[in-house]
Amino acid sequence: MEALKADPVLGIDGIILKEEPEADKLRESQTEREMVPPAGNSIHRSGSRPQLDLSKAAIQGNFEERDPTILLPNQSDDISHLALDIGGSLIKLVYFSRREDRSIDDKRKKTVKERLGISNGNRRSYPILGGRLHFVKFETHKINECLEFISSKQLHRGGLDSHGWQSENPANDNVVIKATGGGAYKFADLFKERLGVSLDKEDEMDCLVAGANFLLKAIRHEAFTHMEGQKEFVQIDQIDLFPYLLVNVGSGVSMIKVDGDGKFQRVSGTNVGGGTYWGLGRLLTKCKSFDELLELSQRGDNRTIDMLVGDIYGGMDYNKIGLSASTIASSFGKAISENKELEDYRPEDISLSLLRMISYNIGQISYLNALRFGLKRIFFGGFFIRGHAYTMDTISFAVQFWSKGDMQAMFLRHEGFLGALGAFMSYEKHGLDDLMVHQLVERFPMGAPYTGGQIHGPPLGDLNEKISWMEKFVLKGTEITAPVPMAPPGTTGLGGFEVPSARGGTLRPDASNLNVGVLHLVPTLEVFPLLVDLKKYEPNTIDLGDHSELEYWLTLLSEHLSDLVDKAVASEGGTDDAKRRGDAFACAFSAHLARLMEEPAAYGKLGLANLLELREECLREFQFVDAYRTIKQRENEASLAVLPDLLVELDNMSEERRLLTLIEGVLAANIFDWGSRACVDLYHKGTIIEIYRMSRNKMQRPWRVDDFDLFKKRMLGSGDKRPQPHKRALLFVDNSGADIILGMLPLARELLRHGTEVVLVANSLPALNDVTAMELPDIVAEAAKHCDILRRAAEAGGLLVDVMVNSLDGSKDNSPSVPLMVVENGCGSPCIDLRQVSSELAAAAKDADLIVLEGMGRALHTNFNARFKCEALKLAMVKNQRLAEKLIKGNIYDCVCRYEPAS
Ligand SMILES: Nc1ncnc2c1ncn2[C@@H]1O[C@H](COP(=O)(O)OP(=O)(O)O)[C@@H](O)[C@H]1O
Ligand SMILES: CC(C)(COP(=O)(O)O)[C@@H](O)C(=O)NCCC(=O)O
Ligand SMILES: [Mn+2]
Repeated sequence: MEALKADPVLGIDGIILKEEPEADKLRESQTEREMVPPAGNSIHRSGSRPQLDLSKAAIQGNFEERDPTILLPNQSDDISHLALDIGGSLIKLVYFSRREDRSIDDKRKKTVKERLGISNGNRRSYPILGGRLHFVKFETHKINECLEFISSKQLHRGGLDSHGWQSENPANDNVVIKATGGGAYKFADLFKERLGVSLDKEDEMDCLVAGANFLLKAIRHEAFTHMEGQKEFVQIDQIDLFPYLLVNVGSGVSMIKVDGDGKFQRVSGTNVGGGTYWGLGRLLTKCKSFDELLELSQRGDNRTIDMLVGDIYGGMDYNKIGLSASTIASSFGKAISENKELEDYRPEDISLSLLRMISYNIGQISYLNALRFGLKRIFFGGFFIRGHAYTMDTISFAVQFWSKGDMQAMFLRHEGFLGALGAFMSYEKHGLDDLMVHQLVERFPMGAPYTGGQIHGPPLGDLNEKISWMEKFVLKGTEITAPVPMAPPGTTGLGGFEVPSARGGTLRPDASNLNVGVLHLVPTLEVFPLLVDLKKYEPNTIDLGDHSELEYWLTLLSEHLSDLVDKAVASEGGTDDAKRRGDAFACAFSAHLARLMEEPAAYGKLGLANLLELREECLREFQFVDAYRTIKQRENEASLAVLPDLLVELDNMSEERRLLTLIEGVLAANIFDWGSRACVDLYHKGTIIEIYRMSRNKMQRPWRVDDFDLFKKRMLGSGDKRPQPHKRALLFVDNSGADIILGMLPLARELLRHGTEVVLVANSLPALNDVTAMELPDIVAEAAKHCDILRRAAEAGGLLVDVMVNSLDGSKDNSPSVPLMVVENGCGSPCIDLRQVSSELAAAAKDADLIVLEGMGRALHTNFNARFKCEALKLAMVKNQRLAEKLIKGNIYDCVCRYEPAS
């Protein structure tokens, strides 16, 4: 790229990327046109109860609308709604919290909506569904804890009235709460007395089925198999869901044949269930808790107490009927022939023997019932399962053994919450059952690795309390602050009847809750309509199921952490508050990493995109709004300063040469990536100019993946024939600074010049140094000051509504331009899962015939293998050696230019 070698673009010499702790200064210099909203760096310390603040309430939008949205600008607390399942052993709570949408006045949005023809007409405005579903449980005999929890969170204040959700209303003493399970009858008076609420009883079976159907339809990877220590998530095809057998293993066991929504029959059950294991186990072992009993089983040897085939047959197999010597012939049978008392048996052995007895029995009866009705699939729920590997393996083995492999046992991540969820669904008009998979996002909050997302006692009302919790955890030294070495994947030897399989390590306290996060309901999310085959779409390129791969990425993220904390703290002015939050963030994120190192599938199917998003979510949880804000700003300024010279150079080139230079420019500028360890090391060693030079030098073609000639042919044609320009291009942009300003904007400009409408697709929320949709209009406005093409297109796209720009080239050309627009993608991550994008992006995609995915996160980690209905250009510099070797058999700083015609 000679033109750029000794030219004004390189005049950026001297701008050093090494950061100095001058965040305060920079913050002060932020102008009114600040590109990011101010950080919430003051910690709200009020311990007050949630209150509905109606002051300054205003109707948003059209007053004539039947159900206009009412904005409550001063309402910050959650409004919650609750449903209960009060069982013989445990009380399960599902509650919904809704934060009022404090939408920001985004001038870009209105025009884009008009342009793209997005109206609110097709979106229901009532009831407003956006919010979060939380899952919590308590032991039934500790019902007081449960009542306190409800009361401290004021969950009983939000019920349902005849018009749908009723807002929190302390004066309303006639709140009705949906409840199922026997306790809904037994404890009705207690709830009335203590909380002043009436329990509206829902049928238990109805609820179990409604809960299971909802989960299986709406949650991706809700179901999984568990065989010989291996968990495998199963994507159930909705049209192929029914019929199935639902086995709910609570205190007792219910077996329900499910044929459809609300169509079911309880076909069997057994009184030998979770209550039997816990009750009998407690008597026999003197254990104080269920978990203690389960943990004992992990160190047990049931041969000391169970009568095996070999015990009867003098150590021989009973081959004729296919039973080996180690098969259990009679659970606890050995106890009859030995002259021993209870004290003579190890509690560990008793617990294991009991667990195997009950699990096999349930597996076998389930199989028989599935056989009765010709059902192939059996889903097991209920808290007896407790996400416990050995219990699941045992049940799975029984089903497989008796059915000779014909049937499969499956388990549910929300195992014990089916009834409570069903009760919640029985509220009318909340619209939960209309929700689709892509409208649900599961997140694991800070407490998840420590307490299973469950913190009893006073709720964590504000950030300060959250931080205090983190500090307490650290003080107690209960958790690891860096990932621990990983145990090899569970192996189970022979499995099944002969040798107990996956026993697991130490049981984490209440691990059953660890696997359930908070479900965010986001009705505005949609599937990206240009995906060829949604069923085959897998956003993640790298399979983290591979043990060494997972270890590599978890370790890398852990090593990045201290650097990130420094940035985050500096971005908030380096105050003591910020430092405290930074430490808490580091603890929380490390704990997540450690947890995932121990149990990779703890949070569902794990991909690299999830890990990178988890980091951003964790930052946001501790109110780090934009950790890279100062860096982004500095790089934007530096890049904008050299843009005019770059544009002049580009304009002096032939069309063919320019196209190549533009693509090279995108690839080279993608090096400015603060998420890559190698790049950050680089920035500490040099200036932009040196890095640019190095990057440019690497640009020699052929690139490691190089479809440029194909793309050029599509753009410019061959011979005299000029191809039809693209109608609309979606440019998924990546980083701030050079990446967007010297890379993607000039490419956008070229497309505009060809007569192609351009939509810049950017993050909704900050992630690393990625540019956000909110920041783009200002960047484009700055760039437009130097370029007529951009100016006219940005005006046409509604991006320059209040910016006056004089015609730069003096041309009187006022002919209408194709528009340049900006849409948000719906994410706050360096990667993008195209199954869940903003409705704005989905609308913009409808007329697009070219998409350009830029950067490692969006074009390599995710979507590298994605197939699109339109043409796709995937551009990225690989800034990680391992990925380069694995993905493109190349080296760090190699480039990818993959062009794919419409599939
Ligand atoms: N922390 C716990 N305390 C008591 N029992 C537990 C716990 N975790 C799991 N269990 C098991 O779960 C069973 C209860 O399961 P659940 O689905 O809640 O049924 P129920 O509605 O009958 O209470 C208990 O009998 C016990 O076997
Ligand atoms: C987070 C990123 C995907 C961002 O890359 P980008 O999309 O900005 O090109 C990338 O920096 C990354 O994979 N980083 C982790 C690997 C490493 O430090 O090498
Ligand atoms: Mn990026």
